[in-house]
Amino acid sequence: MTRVLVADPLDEAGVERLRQAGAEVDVRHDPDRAALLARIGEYDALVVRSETRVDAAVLEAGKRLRVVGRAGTGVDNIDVEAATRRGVVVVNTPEANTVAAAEHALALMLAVARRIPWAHHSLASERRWERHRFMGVQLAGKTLGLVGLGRIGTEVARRARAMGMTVVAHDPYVTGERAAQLGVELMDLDPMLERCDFVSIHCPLTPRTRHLLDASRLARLRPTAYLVNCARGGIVDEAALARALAQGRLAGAALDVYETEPLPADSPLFGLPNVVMTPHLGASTREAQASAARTVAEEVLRVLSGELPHSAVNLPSIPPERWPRARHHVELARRLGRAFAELFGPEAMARLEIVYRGELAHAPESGALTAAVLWGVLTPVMQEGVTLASAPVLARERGMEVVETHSHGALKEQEAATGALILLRSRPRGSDSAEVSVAGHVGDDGRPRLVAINGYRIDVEESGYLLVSSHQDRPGIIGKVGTILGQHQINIAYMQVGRDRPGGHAVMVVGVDQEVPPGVVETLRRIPDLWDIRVVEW
Ligand SMILES: NC(=O)C1=CN([C@@H]2O[C@H](COP(=O)(O)OP(=O)(O)OC[C@H]3O[C@@H](n4cnc5c(N)ncnc54)[C@H](O)[C@@H]3O)[C@@H](O)[C@H]2O)C=CC1
Ligand SMILES: O=C(O)C(=O)COP(=O)(O)O
Repeated sequence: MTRVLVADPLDEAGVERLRQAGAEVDVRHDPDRAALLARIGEYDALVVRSETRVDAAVLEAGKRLRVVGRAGTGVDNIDVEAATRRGVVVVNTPEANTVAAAEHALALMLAVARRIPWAHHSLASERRWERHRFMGVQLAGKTLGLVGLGRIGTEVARRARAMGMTVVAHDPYVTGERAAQLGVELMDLDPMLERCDFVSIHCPLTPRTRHLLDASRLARLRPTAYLVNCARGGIVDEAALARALAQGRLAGAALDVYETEPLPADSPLFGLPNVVMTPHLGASTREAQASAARTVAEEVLRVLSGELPHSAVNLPSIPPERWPRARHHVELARRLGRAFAELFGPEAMARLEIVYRGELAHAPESGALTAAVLWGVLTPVMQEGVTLASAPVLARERGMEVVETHSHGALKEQEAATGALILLRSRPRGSDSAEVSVAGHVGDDGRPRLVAINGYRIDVEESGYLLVSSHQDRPGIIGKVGTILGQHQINIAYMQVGRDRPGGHAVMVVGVDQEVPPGVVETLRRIPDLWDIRVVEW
């Protein structure tokens, strides 16, 4: 049975969904790392939020792990590179808490600008009526600078503009055109810091953004400016920020995230008069948590059942509008890769050409399809441990040369006539023999079909085991194959033959109802004029 460990608090909706799909789910929010390392080996999937650190050691101990699900956006607590190397797919739910985080950033901005936490404390806890003490500043008419104009930055920009703010942003990966559509002016970081009344951070924490706001950048902020950080603690140098605030070089800061979480008791941020702090609550709305939990459950289930997840961090991406059809193409690519390896063996893999045709000739998801081909190709070779995520890395490590061709033509006449969408071909190493190939197509019903082997036209759509032979086209061979299979109680479901000319070279595909034992394959191989026979799974 599939086992899932939920290591951080997850909305019940997600746990329910996993159980409903038949998974055994253990919910153990236990900060003890040793306990996690000791038990992770029993699980196929791990679900976390931002608290559990999924580093190389956890991934190494998770021998059965196939997927890590992050119920939320930031994956800085997961060693994605180590996961990829081990073939573990990492999925997240980047859209589930966008609005929650944007609303929290604005709540923080208003709280610090209108001094709400201090006024509340004075009145509610100290019973004072101090109207004169809590003079604030207005947001309308002020300039807000966003560091990062992605999903959350965009939602903050829309709301801030609705409140009458001028919004500028620094984001090296966003076009001026996109920013202009949002009514946002793009700027370099340093001049933006010098210009703004409010600065709000909305980029991910990566090695490149760590301490992006260091002491020298913080020094560029105006003494009347406010800094909001609802992204990640490490993006701001916290010690430098505490000094700037203590020395009055900044009007105030509002923070939801910290360099070390939970925030240590001796943090220099405690006790400062002009800081608003919340304990990483950006995603903590009922709506965002229910959505993140449900979405992560679906994603984890997709990976476990061999389907393509919609939001994988370490897989080539597929545009959302193409998902419905792309699933079938990914399955076709995987099956073709596996059939190719089973038919032609490792000699054919050194240099593999993948031809995308028809509706796939210019498909934006060819990266994912190539990964799926390699996943299939490596499965019979490596047995365990190869997944969609690890296949491209493993192929590179094995020295495979993979060439993608995007073309409407470039096929033999017979192959082109099959309407093949993906064709894999190679000239086996060390032989001067002919090129080998397999080609496939996806029917209107979404089922992958094997439509050609070595240029011979066939049409296999039923999943199961196939015996594929090449032999001389002469009477008696097909009959002998049928007799031998019958003697071993192996039922033939269907049979197809393709040939270049009468009496020439023929390819036969026999669909069988069960796996064919190696001994039976050996017996078949001894039939005169049968040159080769292989078992292929479709
Ligand atoms: N406080 C909380 O509870 C939450 C925090 N977050 C944090 O917010 C971050 C952003 O989330 P989304 O907007 O959904 O991500 P996103 O990926 O949609 O947007 C991030 C943007 O940052 C930009 N960026 C990258 N490097 C940059 C740099 N050096 N300078 C400026 N911009 C840069 C990217 O180009 C991208 O447009 C997450 O990575 C996460 O760490 C997310 C959700 C909740
Ligand atoms: O989604 C994110 O990046 C967040 O920071 C939210 O974190 P959480 O799921 O609340 O631990």
